[in-house]
Amino acid sequence: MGAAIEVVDLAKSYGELRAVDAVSFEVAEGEFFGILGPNGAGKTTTLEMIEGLRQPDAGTIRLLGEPPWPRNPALLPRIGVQLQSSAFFERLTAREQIHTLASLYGVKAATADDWLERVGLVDKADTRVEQLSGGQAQRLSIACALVHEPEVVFLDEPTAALDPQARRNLWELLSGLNDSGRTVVLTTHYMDEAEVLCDRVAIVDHGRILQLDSPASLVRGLDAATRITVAPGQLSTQEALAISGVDDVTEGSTGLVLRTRQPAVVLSALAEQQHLAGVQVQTGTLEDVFLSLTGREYRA
Ligand SMILES: Nc1ncnc2c1ncn2[C@@H]1O[C@H](COP(=O)(O)OP(=O)(O)OP(=O)(O)O)[C@@H](O)[C@H]1O
Repeated sequence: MGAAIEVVDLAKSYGELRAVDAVSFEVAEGEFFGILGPNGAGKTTTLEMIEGLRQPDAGTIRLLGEPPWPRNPALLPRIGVQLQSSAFFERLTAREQIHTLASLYGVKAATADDWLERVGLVDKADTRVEQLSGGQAQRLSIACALVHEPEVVFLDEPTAALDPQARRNLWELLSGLNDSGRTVVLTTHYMDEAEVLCDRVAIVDHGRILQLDSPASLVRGLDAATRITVAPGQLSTQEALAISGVDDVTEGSTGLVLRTRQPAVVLSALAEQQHLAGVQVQTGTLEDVFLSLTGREYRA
């Protein structure tokens, strides 16, 4: 498969601030690609340059084989950009909003209605966009970005400001977006979101890519310890430390936390000692990767 997006040595400064600094990566056709980083890492600036909305200071970008800047009208029908909900046309209903976009792209009204259904907004079709909840507005904005069946879709923090349940509901919708071979590029603050949705993730901080790989490889490459939590009252700290393979032991809120790089060995010892009931096993996460790359805790 070819590359849907190729970015080489991309740079953008705002005055003295290097918002994006020597960034290079490729996104394959059909890939679900994540750009993950804390506030101000340069995610939006990178995305806007790829979309052709912002001029880079330096570097080259190819989007579906073409340069997106200067503004490239040939690319517009082939890409979908999720609008922030504040960019909706005012005082339209959800249905009017998506029908308006559909007609701009020459898409049939019935297709627009299908999209309302796919994002679960049929019963809100007659609600004005201002009166949608945060999650409903996000789903409408995603449907609007997809109504013309673009080959590449860009989502800038699609679950920002949603409560955990609404985020999870939206993940279900997002996870099927590239089933038909569509390329998806998403920026996010959330480690768990990148982990669940993305084939590969670029971890960015201060305008630079720190690491780029699949979530599983990032975690594996880190050699992070596995945390095994044993229910309270089962084991003393001394007994836990005596188990072969245990690196250290701390008291957590839900029990004794055993850190190990040999989880199988420790788990079989716990099984032998009849301490397996209620045990929780937690492997490394992207949070651990960020911590090891930057030396600081991840804070969105
Ligand atoms: N138009 C602008 N003028 C000046 N500085 C800007 C401008 N846009 C962004 N910046 C600065 O550039 C840096 C990168 O911003 P950017 O919005 O790309 O980051 P981000 O990773 O998307 O952050 P967030 O998650 O908060 O949206 C930030 O320090 C930001 O304050």
